[in-house]
Amino acid sequence: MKEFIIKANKAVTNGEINLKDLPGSSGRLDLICRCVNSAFFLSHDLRRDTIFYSVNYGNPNPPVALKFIGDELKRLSPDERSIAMFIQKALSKDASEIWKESTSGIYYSNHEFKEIILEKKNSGKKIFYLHLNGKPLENFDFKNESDVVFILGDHIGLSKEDEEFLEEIGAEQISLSPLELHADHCIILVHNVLDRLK
Ligand SMILES: C[S@@+](CC[C@H](N)C(=O)[O-])C[C@H]1O[C@@H](n2cnc3c(N)ncnc32)[C@H](O)[C@@H]1O
Repeated sequence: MKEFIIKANKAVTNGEINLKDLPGSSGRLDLICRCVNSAFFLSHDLRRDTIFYSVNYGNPNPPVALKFIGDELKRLSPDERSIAMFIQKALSKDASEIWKESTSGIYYSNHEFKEIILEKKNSGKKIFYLHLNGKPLENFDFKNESDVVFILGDHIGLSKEDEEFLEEIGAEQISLSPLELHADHCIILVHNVLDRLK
C-alpha cells in the first residue's frame, strides 16, 4: 500500500466552495484536486493500492482531514472540478473524531495532520518526508517495503514544528529532484519509481 499525506495549510474546511475559484477563495484547493488526480488516475483505470490524505487547515473549522481510498473510489473523474465537487460534499458535513464516509471511498474527520502520521508510524509503516534537500531518491531501496507513507507540503510547505516532529519519529527525507517541484508532480514521480519495482 502507498499512502500520501499532504498538509493543506489554507484549504477550506467547509462546503462553501466557489468551484470557479479553487485557487483563491478555496485556499488552493486546486492544488489538492491535482494531487488527488496524480495519486489515483491512470489512463482508463485507477490506482487501487493507494490512499491519499489532505489535512485542511483553512477557515472556518480546521482541521478537517479528507481520506481517499483508491480501492473504494467510484464515479470520480480526473478533472479538478469533478474532484472539487466530491471534496465539497465531504466538507459540507460536520467532521468529528470518527472517520465517516461522504461518498464511495472518500472519508472525513477532524484528525490532526500529526495524529494521522503517528497512527501510521505506530502501525509499523515506514514514513518518508519528501523534501528538496533530502537524500537523493536513488539512495533508497523500496524493494522490501510493502507499506510506505509519503508526507508532502503544499505551496507553503511544512512548519518548523512539523519538520521537528517528523525528525523525532524517524521519517527519512527524500529528494526527488534538485529542483523544487509541485506536490502533485512529486506524487507522480514516487508512483513511477514504485511502479518499476512491480
Ligand atoms: C511547491 S513545494 C513547497 C514549496 C514551499 N515554499 C516550501 O518551502 O516547502 C510542495 C511540496 O512538494 C515537495 N517537493 C517539492 N520539490 C521537491 C523535491 N525536489 N524533492 C522532494 N520533494 C519535493 C515537498 O514536500 C514540498 O513541501
